[in-house]
Amino acid sequence: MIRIYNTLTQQKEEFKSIEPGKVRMYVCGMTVYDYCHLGHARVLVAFDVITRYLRHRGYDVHYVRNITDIDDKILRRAEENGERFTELTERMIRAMHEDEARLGVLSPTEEPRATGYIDEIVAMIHKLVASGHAYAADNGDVYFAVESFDGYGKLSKKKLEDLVAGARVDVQEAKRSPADFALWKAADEGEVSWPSPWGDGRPGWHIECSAMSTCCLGDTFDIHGGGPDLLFPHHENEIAQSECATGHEFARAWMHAGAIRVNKEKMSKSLGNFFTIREILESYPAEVVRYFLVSSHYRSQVDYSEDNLAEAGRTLTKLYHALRGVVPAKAGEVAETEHDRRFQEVMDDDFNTAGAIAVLHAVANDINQHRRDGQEQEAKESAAVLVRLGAVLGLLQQDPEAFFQADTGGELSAEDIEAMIQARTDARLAKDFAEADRIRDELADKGIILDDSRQGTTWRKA
Ligand SMILES: Nc1ncnc2c1ncn2[C@@H]1O[C@H](COP(=O)(O)OP(=O)(O)OP(=O)(O)O)[C@@H](O)[C@H]1O
Ligand SMILES: [Zn+2]
Repeated sequence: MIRIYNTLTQQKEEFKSIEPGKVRMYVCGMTVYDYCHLGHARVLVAFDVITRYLRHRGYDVHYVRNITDIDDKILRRAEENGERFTELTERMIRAMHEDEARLGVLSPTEEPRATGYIDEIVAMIHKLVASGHAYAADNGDVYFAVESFDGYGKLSKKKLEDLVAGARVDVQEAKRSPADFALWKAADEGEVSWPSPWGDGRPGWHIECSAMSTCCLGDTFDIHGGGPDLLFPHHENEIAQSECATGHEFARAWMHAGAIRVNKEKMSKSLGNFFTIREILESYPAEVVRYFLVSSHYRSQVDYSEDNLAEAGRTLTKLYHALRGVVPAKAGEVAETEHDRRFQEVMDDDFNTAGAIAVLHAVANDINQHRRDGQEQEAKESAAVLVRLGAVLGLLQQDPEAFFQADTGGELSAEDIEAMIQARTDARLAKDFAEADRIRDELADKGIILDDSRQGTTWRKA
């Protein structure tokens, strides 16, 4: 039985999919005007692991993650760059897909883009206006009337009175109540826009997600997820729009990932304290970054620091060390173990990946013990368990040698290193031990460590 912490009820609940064996999940994706940073990677990787685990538990998962490809920030940035907004968004979408692929994030089942759903968005707004939940202002904006929905605040536990009292009234806006929010924004002359019954304009951000999720997954679906700061107002507004438009419950379970922080502050573009995924991947192997993200529970806050990433590198290295030089037994030949059961137990408990990583280390310890005891077959079987559990987290799927030799960013290529090792082997055969040691030291100076064994010499980064 899988239990999921539901932000809506503020407790862990037994997960029962609406349709047996099927999970329909929607996650709010990126607004594509810049490169993704590590905070974005957190959300991408968290829901990737959740999808992988649900599939591992036999569910057919329909995972939808949208792309917000029209928005004021996008238009402003495109204008600054002197390019069409679609050029900017296409480039950023490509970059995001590259980053994701490097981090081992599987593609969602569907990736709808807001600009591809304008008709559906307009239709939903039309329904809301017709049923009195929204109104068109004289300036061509359309607003959602927050007071028309009794359930407003149920996700964020905010009280409507407080929101109304607290909201600042902007004289520019034609809202009836300060807590109302825009569904459609009238465009000025010459701005990017689409036609609508209320005049040319653009959709608001919240309605995009309501329209796309409902179109792809139906009125009611199993899981709605997103980053930490989307709970309010974005998700609260999505619930209001969707439940008023369809008359049905929107999402059953709401899941929110925790923030990546830098010096105790949320990593964000506006604070300027962010590191893009591609920047980080210049210094760290992608699997180390993924391991860093997966080794904390998805709801916890994670502090980004060089030390913490280096530590992730060291602990992942331990797992690969256990696998090194062992050919795993064929998966089908290895029965379920106590480790498999423990892994499932912790992952069933709200996707506790920190606990799951601890299980991987326990399996690695077994491999090491079997090797010390000369139990080759047992070592191979444990290695198979480690690789198959790793796969569920999207880890440990590389050949260990490839992991140890991952691009160092240093001056030596793998070919150079292999050539130097060959020269050292030749020197040793010729009993020129001084030369052999010199080559070894030269490699060590460049951060390459050699390991000699009966099978020959292998190398790894220091
Ligand atoms: N530091 C972070 N940790 C975890 N998730 C994050 C972090 N920053 C952003 N996200 C998530 O990434 C998605 C996109 O966020 P957004 O584009 O607003 O990024 P941002 O850097 O916070 O930008 P801004 O500072 O302009 O708000 C959202 O789901 C958001 O919750
Ligand atoms: Zn959304």
